[in-house]
Amino acid sequence: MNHENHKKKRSTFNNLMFVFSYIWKWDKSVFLSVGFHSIFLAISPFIWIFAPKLLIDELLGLKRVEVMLGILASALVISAITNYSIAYSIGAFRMKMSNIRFNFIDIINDKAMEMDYRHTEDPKILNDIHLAWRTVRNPWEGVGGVLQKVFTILGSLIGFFGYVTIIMLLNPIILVFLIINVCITYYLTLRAKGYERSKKDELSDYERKSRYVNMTMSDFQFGKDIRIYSLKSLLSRKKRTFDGKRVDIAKDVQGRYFKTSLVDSALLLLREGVVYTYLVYSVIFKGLTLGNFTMYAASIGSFAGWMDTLMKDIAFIKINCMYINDLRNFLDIEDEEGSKNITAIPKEKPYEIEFKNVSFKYPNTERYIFRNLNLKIKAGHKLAIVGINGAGKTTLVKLITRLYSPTEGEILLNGINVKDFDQKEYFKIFSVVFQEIKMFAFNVAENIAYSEDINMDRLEDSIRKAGIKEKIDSLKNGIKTNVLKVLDEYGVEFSGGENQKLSLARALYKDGEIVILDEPTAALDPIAEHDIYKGFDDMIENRTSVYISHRLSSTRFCDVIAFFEDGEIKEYGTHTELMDLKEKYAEMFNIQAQYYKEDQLISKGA
Ligand SMILES: Nc1ncnc2c1ncn2[C@@H]1O[C@H](COP(=O)(O)OP(=O)(O)OP(=O)(O)O)[C@@H](O)[C@H]1O
Repeated sequence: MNHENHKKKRSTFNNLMFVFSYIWKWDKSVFLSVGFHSIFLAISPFIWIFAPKLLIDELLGLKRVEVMLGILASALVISAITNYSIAYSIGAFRMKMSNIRFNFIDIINDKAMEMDYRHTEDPKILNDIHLAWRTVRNPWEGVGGVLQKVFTILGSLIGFFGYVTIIMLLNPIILVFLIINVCITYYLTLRAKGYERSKKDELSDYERKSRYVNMTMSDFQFGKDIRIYSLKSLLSRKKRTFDGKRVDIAKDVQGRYFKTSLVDSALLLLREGVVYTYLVYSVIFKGLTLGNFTMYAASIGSFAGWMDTLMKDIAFIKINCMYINDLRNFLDIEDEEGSKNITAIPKEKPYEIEFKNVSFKYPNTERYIFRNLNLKIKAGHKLAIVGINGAGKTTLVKLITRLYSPTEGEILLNGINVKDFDQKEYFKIFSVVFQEIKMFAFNVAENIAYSEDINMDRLEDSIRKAGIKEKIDSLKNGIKTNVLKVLDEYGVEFSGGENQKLSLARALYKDGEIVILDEPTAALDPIAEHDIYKGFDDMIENRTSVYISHRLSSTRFCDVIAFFEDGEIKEYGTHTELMDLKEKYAEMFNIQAQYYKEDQLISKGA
């Protein structure tokens, strides 16, 4: 299913309701802050509209000092209380807002970690994640931005009725003129913001690329290559290109805003000109008092400015609700539909796995990696999968573990289609060592147990069986030693082989019913490899296991070997059977054996 075609566009109201419903669930007091803030925000501008009028009227009339002082003192006190309350409610709101943003971040992270694995390799979805992040990455945009504006708009709306009443008293035509003037500004702002948004996909693409290069530049893992292969200039060039594109887009967008603000200024000039001319005319010819002149001038100035801000705020909400729409589209990314009748994972062990007429191609690609593949891994059997690079060995693992689903055909576990199992339950039955080993910046124990609640006996046992006990014992803090230096300057960097042993320990600790090892010994020295094979039966007991290796000598202890080529099983049988066949497997085996013998001769100095 193409996610792009299923992206929904929702109304601003709908998106606002989405955000509000979450806030209501998480923290109802936010609404209280909004209400509190709105009232004081509505009151505040009127203090300095009425106070000057009253003062001028008194000055031009009875000139009572005590009354004037009273007016001034009241205005100052009310103003101070209002300003403090506004500042206080803004502060309280920001604190609450941080929590709300963190909650939304949790939702995005959960989705990113739980969605189908196939999405994580899809650049379009990666872009969607980036867009979703934009909705929550800072307090002034997306969810935070919308809330803050809604927060201020409510206060402004209450004030609206005050302004309208005052200006109506002066002249309703002036009111209509002001509203039309501001609406034009609003329309232009909306267009400029709309243009900015139309560029967001392009911008987000360059931002993602630039961020990737940026992170690569300072990523310790790439440090060796960057230095030895002089990657600095290539990376810098790439970064400059991506940033250049970002700047071009920003300039283009800014150009639009610049034009808008030019028209804006012209409209402002027109507005002020017309209004002041009318007010002066009213004083001269219609007997408008100076007190009222001041009040109307202040009201109109504030009203126009206020309406201008209000319109811009509404435009802001509209645009940022589109970002919220992006967030929702990301959350709506559909995972594969599970079976309607979820079946419990069978109790009978060990498990048998069967591929029935399985064809597979990766999403958004045309080439089939497998066509009508039939393969049975008998219960308790050790299957070795061998084949040249790109033959589809790792893809087979991804299919068995249900990280991907077959394009056609089915995969059965003890005769049941694996789609019928709950995905999370199904993942639990596997202990897998993947080809590319990832260590986390956690301590050793957490890196093996993947949990903070650790069974120490099982941990010790796994460490011993994986052959990494001596190394861990030699560390000052043992299993509590932090791995990697990203978060701890005294963190330990393990060698490739040690990492491989740690990931074996991980698989052993998980104690999955099906064990899959994708090139588990590629980085091991021959002694470690020998020890691991020797202890292999003990390690995996009678579990069904799949073993992928390029070292054909290491596949001999398996019950059966499948030789893959061009997405097909070309040869299948025991080591002896395949050697007797004298085909590709035997050829590859002999070539490797020959190198090995030559190696031995060289090392013996022959
Ligand atoms: N996520 C992906 N999207 C598209 N094609 C992919 C993806 N992953 C792998 N492929 C392609 O599928 C084919 C099989 O890859 P796979 O990793 O299964 O091979 P392999 O036999 O494990 O290779 P190796 O021995 O090098 O590990 C390759 O041609 C590869 O380019």
